[in-house]
Order: sequence, then C-alpha cells, then structure tokens
Amino acid sequence: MNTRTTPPESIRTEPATTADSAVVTVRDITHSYGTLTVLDSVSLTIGAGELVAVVGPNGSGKSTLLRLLTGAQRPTNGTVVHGRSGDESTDTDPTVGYLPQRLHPRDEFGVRETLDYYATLADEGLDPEVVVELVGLDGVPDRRVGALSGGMRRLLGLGIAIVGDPDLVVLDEPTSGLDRTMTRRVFEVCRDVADAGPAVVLASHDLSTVERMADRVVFVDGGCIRFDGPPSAFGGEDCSLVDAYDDWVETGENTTVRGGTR
Ligand SMILES: Nc1ncnc2c1ncn2[C@@H]1O[C@H](COP(=O)(O)OP(=O)(O)OP(=O)(O)O)[C@@H](O)[C@H]1O
Repeated sequence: MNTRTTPPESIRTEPATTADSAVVTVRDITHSYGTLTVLDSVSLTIGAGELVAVVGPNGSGKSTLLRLLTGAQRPTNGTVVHGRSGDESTDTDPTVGYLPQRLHPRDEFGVRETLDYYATLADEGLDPEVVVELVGLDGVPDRRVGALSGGMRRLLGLGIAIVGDPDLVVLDEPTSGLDRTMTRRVFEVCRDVADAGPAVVLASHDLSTVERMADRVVFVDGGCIRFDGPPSAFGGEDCSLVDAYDDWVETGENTTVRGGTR
C-alpha cells in the first residue's frame, strides 16, 4: 500500500446502483498479504448493465479487488455478496466470468475448440461460434493457441470470460498488449456485453479509452477507493480524465474537481 503524508481524499458521486440491480456488493473489506494491507475498508456495489473501469497505479490493489469480486479469493475482513439484493442469505452460486492477467489455455487446442470446451463448463452459455466473431478471432478459428500472438491470446481470454454468459464479467487488464484497434474492439465488446445485462468490471491503464467507454470509474490508491463515479466527473468540465488522474496521483489530491461527497 502506498504511504502518504496527507489524509487520503476521496470523492464519490451518488451511486446509480440500487440493491435491486446489484450484481455484487462489497461491504467494508480489508485485505492483507501478511503484514501488507492492500485494501482498507473498501465498499462498492456494482449493478447489472454497468461497465466499470478500475484504475490506479501499479500495485494499488486493482487485481486484488477484482479477485475478491469474483469470490475466488476471500477478503481478510468484510464481505463480498453476489446477487440482486446484496443480501448474504441470497448469495447463491454466482455466475462469474473471469479473465486474469495471465491466462494459460492449452497450447495444443484451437481457438474455437478452446471456446467450445469452456462453453461446456457452463450450464447455459453463448454459442462459441458467435463469441469467436464477437472478439474478432473469426479469421483464425482453427489456429492453435500456442501459435497466437499475445494480443490474440488476450482476445481469446475475453472470449473465455464471456462464453458462459455470466452475470458478472471480471477482466484484469484485458487490453494490455493490444493495439489501438483491438483495444477499442475489446471495449466495444465489453459495452455490448454490459448493454445486454451483465455487469462488466475491468482493470485498465488505458485511461483515454476508459473515459470514452466506461459508465463508471473506480480509482483505487493508497488502499482506498479515492473516486467512484462517471468518467466525466473525475476531471470536471475542463479537465480530461488522463490529466486529472496524473495530477491526482502526483499530488495526492484532486485539484480539478471540487464537487461530490468527500
Ligand atoms: N499473492 C500475493 N502475495 C503477497 N503479496 C501480493 C499478492 N498479490 C498481490 N500482492 C501485493 O499486493 C499489492 C497489490 O497488488 P495487485 O496485483 O492487487 O495490484 P495492481 O493494482 O493490480 O497492480 P498492477 O497494476 O501492477 O497489476 C502489491 O504490492 C503486490 O505485490
């Protein structure tokens, strides 16, 4: 966790997510690795149909937060509840699609074959043929995974995360290693997925694309959520997300926005 000499400033706009639309609710979680506290009293609710970008410096805890959202990793303290009411008693088996930063599908399988395999793991999933096209790998459906470029592997990872038609899609830096066209493509796919109902949460360092495509930005720094709201509110009217972010990370405070709830 970063150490700061000034108290952390945080800004939250009114959450659009209601308990009824909640897909996942994070309540006051703290997470430590040994003596290192990475997240400290973090709360968050994510609703159906939202495209949420988690941003923050390297090592700020984005991947940790994402793993906690999937339910695969348990927080040291606090709760993560899946389901529409955010009620622990209704925390049924969530359907979550997850793309970790490093994914290792079998090299000897083909692209389409890999998606076929992951589709069989879900009760009801999307047609792998459609997913191949959706992620832009329809030109290479039979290419062996071992022969894919780094960018193509990320697209396949995106396909694996969505082929089970989950309620919550969690993607850890899905655009790293992709060129601008493919980056846009990935965000467009995420937009389409979210518009169809599921919540999509992704970590990204591509702030300009986040600004254009995301409904909501969650800025994690110093163990806390420092900002949670629409991208347009991050820098205010006259400042881009990129500039406001750089300023905030450098100075430890948001000097461009003076609204919201602190
Ligand atoms: N399994 C682990 N055991 C010990 N420390 C860990 C573990 N996973 C993460 N950390 C530490 O927790 C901190 C946050 O890591 P995390 O990967 O969540 O950050 P991040 O914001 O996703 O970083 P990046 O942008 O570089 O991917 C780092 O200091 C990291 O070294």
